[in-house]
Amino acid sequence: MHKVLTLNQISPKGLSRLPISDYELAGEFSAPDAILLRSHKLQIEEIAPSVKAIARAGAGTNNIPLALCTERGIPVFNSPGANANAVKELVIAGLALGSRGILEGISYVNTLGHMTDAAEMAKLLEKEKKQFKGNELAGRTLGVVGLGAIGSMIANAALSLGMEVIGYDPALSVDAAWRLPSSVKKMDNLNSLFARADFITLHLPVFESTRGLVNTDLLACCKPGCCLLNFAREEIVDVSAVIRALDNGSLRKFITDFPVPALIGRADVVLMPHIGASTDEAEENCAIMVADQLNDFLRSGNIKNSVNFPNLQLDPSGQCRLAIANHNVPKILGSVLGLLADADINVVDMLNKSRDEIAYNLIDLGSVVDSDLLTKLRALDGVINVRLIQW
Ligand SMILES: NC(=O)c1ccc[n+]([C@@H]2O[C@H](COP(=O)([O-])OP(=O)(O)OC[C@H]3O[C@@H](n4cnc5c(N)ncnc54)[C@H](O)[C@@H]3O)[C@@H](O)[C@H]2O)c1
Ligand SMILES: O=C(O)[C@H](O)COP(=O)(O)O
Repeated sequence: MHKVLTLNQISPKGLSRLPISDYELAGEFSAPDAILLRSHKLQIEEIAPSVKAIARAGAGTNNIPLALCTERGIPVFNSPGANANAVKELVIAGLALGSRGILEGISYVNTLGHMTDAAEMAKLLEKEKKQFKGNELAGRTLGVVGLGAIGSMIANAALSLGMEVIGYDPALSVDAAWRLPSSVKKMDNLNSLFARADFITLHLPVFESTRGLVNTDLLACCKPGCCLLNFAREEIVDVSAVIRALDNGSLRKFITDFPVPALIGRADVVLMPHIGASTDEAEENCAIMVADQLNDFLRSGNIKNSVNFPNLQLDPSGQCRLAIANHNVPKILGSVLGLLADADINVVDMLNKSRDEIAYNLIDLGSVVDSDLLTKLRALDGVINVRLIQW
């Protein structure tokens, strides 16, 4: 029975992929096998020594102490692309809010609750609606920063709205490049993107290198009247710099899914409560994807969509499997195989892959491993953890 600690509201459709015959799910466990979460900011002390995997139902994993997980040989999974459509749709709504007097018009209409005569109200609205005139998106330039799952969907949607699309992504994957229409113009640097775009939308992860990326210097490059949208992460934008840019007119509007107190009450800011991925569909997609990945890992050691471990899949064979995480240095695999050979255990199949400082091995064996041998394997220099999976 695997114990899974759930630290956020996870879609029941995803949880149902972890059958009650094999899984216990709860919001509290002293020694869970895995943690399943969304945006909960996971503290180091919440990761018990028993934890073998952490699954994030969503895209961003900046709420998880990744370096520590890697050090402890814990793979962290996410659900790439599973909520991208939800974010795309909200960004399109954000573009409309940034170009038309929608919110201002709605607020105005809501001040007219004292009126009783419909004809009189209609006359007043026809007179006042000029205050809420906006501009069309067609013909405007959208700058997309980060052209991954979300950015590429937004680029496509914006093109179909008649916008020009320019993009910047210094780490674009081959798959992401294939998804991008050729009419998206690739910019060599952020400064040129900021200088050309009427709307700029951010869709990159927060890393040390992207923290505060949108700062005073970059905002100084903005085309006057530009509208900035941040549906990526709070930390990517220096909010004080944004407030100065709004005050001096280099930015016309800031639309964000990450409110902070200093932004509240401004007419030139639209704040949403981190609802980019809050649709039934996105929540289900994310939960199903990570639950399946977690189930596969706990049952067979296979890894798919990990952000810190190599991906690898091996069909089960033999009597049992060893799943071994070790430091990515020479001779460790040799020592493991040496111990198995000394114990006269035949390797039926195996797969070894590495990613940065981590190496991970699936080794299928012709006979069962006893606890003495497991202890010896775990004690090998450079081995981080060893899991025995019985078929
Ligand atoms: N508001 C929400 O609810 C919500 C929902 C989903 C994702 N997000 C955020 O959006 C981010 C992107 O999500 P995704 O699914 O598109 O991820 P993704 O991994 O598919 O795409 C991210 C892209 O950013 C690029 N990138 C990395 N560093 C960059 C840099 N310095 N400049 C420009 N591009 C850079 C990568 O190469 C990649 O193509 C997530 O990491 C998460 O923080 C927010
Ligand atoms: O990175 C993500 O996937 C989003 O920020 C969604 O976060 P949530 O699952 O807490 O809505």
